[in-house]
Amino acid sequence: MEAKITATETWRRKHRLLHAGATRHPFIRGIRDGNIDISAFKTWLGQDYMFVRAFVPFVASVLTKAWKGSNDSDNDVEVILGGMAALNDEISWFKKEASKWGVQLSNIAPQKANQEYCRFLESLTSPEVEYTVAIVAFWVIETVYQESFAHCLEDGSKTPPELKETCQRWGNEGFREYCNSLGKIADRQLEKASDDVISKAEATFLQVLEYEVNFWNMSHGGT
Ligand SMILES: Cc1ncc(CN)c(N)n1
Repeated sequence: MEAKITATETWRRKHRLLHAGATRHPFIRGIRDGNIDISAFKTWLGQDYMFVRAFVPFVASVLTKAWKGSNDSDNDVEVILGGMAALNDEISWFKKEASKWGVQLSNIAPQKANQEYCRFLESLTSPEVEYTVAIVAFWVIETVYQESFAHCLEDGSKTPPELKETCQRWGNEGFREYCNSLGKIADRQLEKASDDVISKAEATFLQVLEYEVNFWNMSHGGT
């Protein structure tokens, strides 16, 4: 018997060009091909540190929604809490990495694409945003990074040794499994969601991909 295609997989296929735009961006290709401009990498590092700080309250809001609104809240809360713990490590890692590259985190102002993305995250923290919509956003945000950085570690990649640790941070197997757990929660929620919530979740999936493309563009010299 053929396995049923899940909602998240259907969207990935339906929107594959935009999905590839987010996970195979020139910034990522530059790392993978070994010709990344290090100043673009440093821009990304500083801007992503600011993004991650704004991401924490968003994840906290998803955790609250899971606790209040899920039939399997014990499992969901544990998965999301694992994500929060990883973010705690991520913040320490950004500080260490910034000092290694001579990036002054205290002097950085968020660029336009980053501000817009953070505003979008903040809008998703509203109690009016359904848990299903929020968990879809969370899943796709994490998965874009997982797939992007895993691409830089595949056979045949020429990722510079000094960037391998960065790629490992999101491209490792444990992070992939965590993203899969988020995807399973998203699909379980979508299976029982109304058409209206499914449409909102699909629109959110697309918005996140667009914000991710803009984020990479910014690091690559965009605004
Ligand atoms: C922009 C962006 N998107 C996703 C991630 C993965 N937490 C991140 N650090 N930054």
